[in-house]
Amino acid sequence: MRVVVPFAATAPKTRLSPVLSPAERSRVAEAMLADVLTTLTETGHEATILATTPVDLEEYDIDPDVLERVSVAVDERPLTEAVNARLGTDDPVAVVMADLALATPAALERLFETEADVAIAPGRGSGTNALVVRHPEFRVDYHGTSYLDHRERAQDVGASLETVDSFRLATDIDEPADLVEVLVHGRDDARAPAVLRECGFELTETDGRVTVSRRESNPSK
Ligand SMILES: Nc1nc2c(ncn2[C@@H]2O[C@H](COP(=O)(O)OP(=O)(O)OP(=O)(O)O)[C@@H](O)[C@H]2O)c(=O)[nH]1
Ligand SMILES: C[C@H](OP(=O)(O)O)C(=O)O
Repeated sequence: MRVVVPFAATAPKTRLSPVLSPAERSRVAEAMLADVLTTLTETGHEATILATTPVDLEEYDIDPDVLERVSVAVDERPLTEAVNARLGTDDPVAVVMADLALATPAALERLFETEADVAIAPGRGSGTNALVVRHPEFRVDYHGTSYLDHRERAQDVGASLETVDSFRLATDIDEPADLVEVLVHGRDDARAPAVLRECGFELTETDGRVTVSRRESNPSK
């Protein structure tokens, strides 16, 4: 199965700007991308990064064995148009977002092993964090309530639909509160938790609630 990983290479993760500088946001986004690519490789699939601008993967901290199984396609169009340009073939296509920092091979395999024409791993709040398209007429429409919109679109084109209920695939890293999930549930050998710790983030408990806090001095800022 072809796996496409959309990646906003320029000014990524703007919703993290309250807690991260532009350079740090790029570092975190690149670390999450590296983690997703490593995880995908562990499932035995090759991945194509669908990037907004050319990316030099040699500069990212990616294992050479993983790099061998990854290619880059540049498409400057907005997300929905860029992804739709990869659909419409008879071959199944999976689209896995680059900010799924908690993804594991088992979670992705569960999505890839579905048989429905369209299988969706929704995000919290009705995003579409990962999906598999096996129907030539199905097209995506990202942002907003894209999970609900994609269900409707599947019905419109007569495609069967399966929803994959997965905590690890439902957790995309968009907002400062999501950083808790990376520190708590990130895989031991993952890059993203390490980068956050290098930036000075740590788990804190306030009134019984777990959040992240940042140490005052952080040389990378
Ligand atoms: N190819 C491509 N990928 C995109 C684009 N916008 C977002 N992405 C990727 O799509 C996935 C989901 O992105 P979002 O969380 O909606 O957006 P983001 O740019 O990462 O973050 P925000 O700036 O905070 O919205 C991530 O893997 C992004 O890197 C785009 O215009 N083109
Ligand atoms: C791409 C978009 O991601 P979000 O903005 O919900 O993170 C979506 O899932 O439709």
